[in-house]
Amino acid sequence: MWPAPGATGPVEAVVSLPGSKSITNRALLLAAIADGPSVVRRALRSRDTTLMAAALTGLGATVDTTGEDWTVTPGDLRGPAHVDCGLAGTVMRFVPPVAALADGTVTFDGDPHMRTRPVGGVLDSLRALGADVDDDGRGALPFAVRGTGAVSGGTVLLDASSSSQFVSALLLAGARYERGVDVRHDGEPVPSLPHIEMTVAMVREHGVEIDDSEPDRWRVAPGPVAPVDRTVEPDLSNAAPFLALAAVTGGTVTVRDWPRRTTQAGDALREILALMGCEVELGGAGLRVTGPTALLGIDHDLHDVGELAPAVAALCALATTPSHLRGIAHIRHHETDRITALATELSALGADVSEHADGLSLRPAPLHGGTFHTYADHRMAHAAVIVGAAVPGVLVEDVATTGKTFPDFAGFWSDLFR
Ligand SMILES: O=C(O)C1=C[C@@H](OP(=O)(O)O)[C@@H](O)[C@H](O)C1
Ligand SMILES: C=C(OP(=O)(O)O)C(=O)O
Repeated sequence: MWPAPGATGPVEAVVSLPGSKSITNRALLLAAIADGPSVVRRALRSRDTTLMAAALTGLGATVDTTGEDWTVTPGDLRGPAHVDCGLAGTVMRFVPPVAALADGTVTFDGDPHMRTRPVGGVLDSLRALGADVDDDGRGALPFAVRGTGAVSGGTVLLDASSSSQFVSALLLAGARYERGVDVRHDGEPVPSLPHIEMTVAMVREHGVEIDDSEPDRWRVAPGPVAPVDRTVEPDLSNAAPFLALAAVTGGTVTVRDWPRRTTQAGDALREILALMGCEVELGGAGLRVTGPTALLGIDHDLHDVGELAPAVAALCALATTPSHLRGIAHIRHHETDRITALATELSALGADVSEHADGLSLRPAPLHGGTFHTYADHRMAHAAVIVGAAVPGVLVEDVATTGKTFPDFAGFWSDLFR
């Protein structure tokens, strides 16, 4: 149990945040299937990215992670190998399409909860594209990809309504398939679309031709993947608790190096915090957020930016007017069932919350201290520390779970209260 630091007044801070998980893991994977060595500057060093580096190393790439700038040198993709997915969706969904290109068997497993997160859309698609995949029929870990050194590729129809990562996974490796890939989605709307836009943009930066001009269809032409030297942007979703600190204390927090243009979902924080009454300014120094005297609730659809839901729900629990967060049924498949987990943990601290199939409603209520369980979910810990900044006596269970996407989060966070 970690006592969340409480703010005694408005917090004033300027922070430089670690790199984006989503960009780092895409960069590493694309580099591993490229034609020559790539550099990933300011790579995020965290559990998810270390697992990605280890997975690609196991498949034959050389990933030098000694400095801040990582270099990736592709090698012949081969098994046998074992991939530990931990609790990283990006490892479990993005690596199998690369494993299908390897010569040999690649087995996959992960943390206990990872065996419940969906991956069937990726596995069935790989089968349709000509790969040999063994699982126990549940569409979940553990499974094995029996690569033969090549994948024929072609057309595939899938339902990606439970995770955008199913689509991203096929687009990242698709250029290396003999016929490329033509991916079509059929089902409820795909969540987290900015993450697919990030995939498309990064694949193009590697010189691959990709057509996303039709809704719910993505066509990747077969061809070589060029090496790239890129700098990773700060993780804008992980900026949520820091900007929230300004929002709940009436202080001012600046996040340096906030990109002017980005595909990161976290950029939506600018709009969300403004709707909650914050002053939000993107300038040369970065993104500067000043909290209001009375934080406002919001009625908002988070379908595109579901990974922000835990931090936003914590803010809504502290707001002075009611909130309704909608469009996020898919976050029940994240690191934990985040809708139920947020309803349970915020209620335990006195919040007035109702759970819906696809979201949460929150009404103003006085909060009190207590234990906030985190379910091995980094973003539940972020929700906990946001509440703890404003409410005395919040104890965060397993704050180290933040290491999934942020090195020494607890130390970094505590420093803001000195
Ligand atoms: O592709 C990615 O890097 C991600 C896609 C999203 O997943 P879902 O589509 O499963 O929400 C997001 O929530 C996750 O944190 C990262
Ligand atoms: C959903 C998330 O992660 P993952 O990449 O494991 O899906 C997240 O970071 O909020």
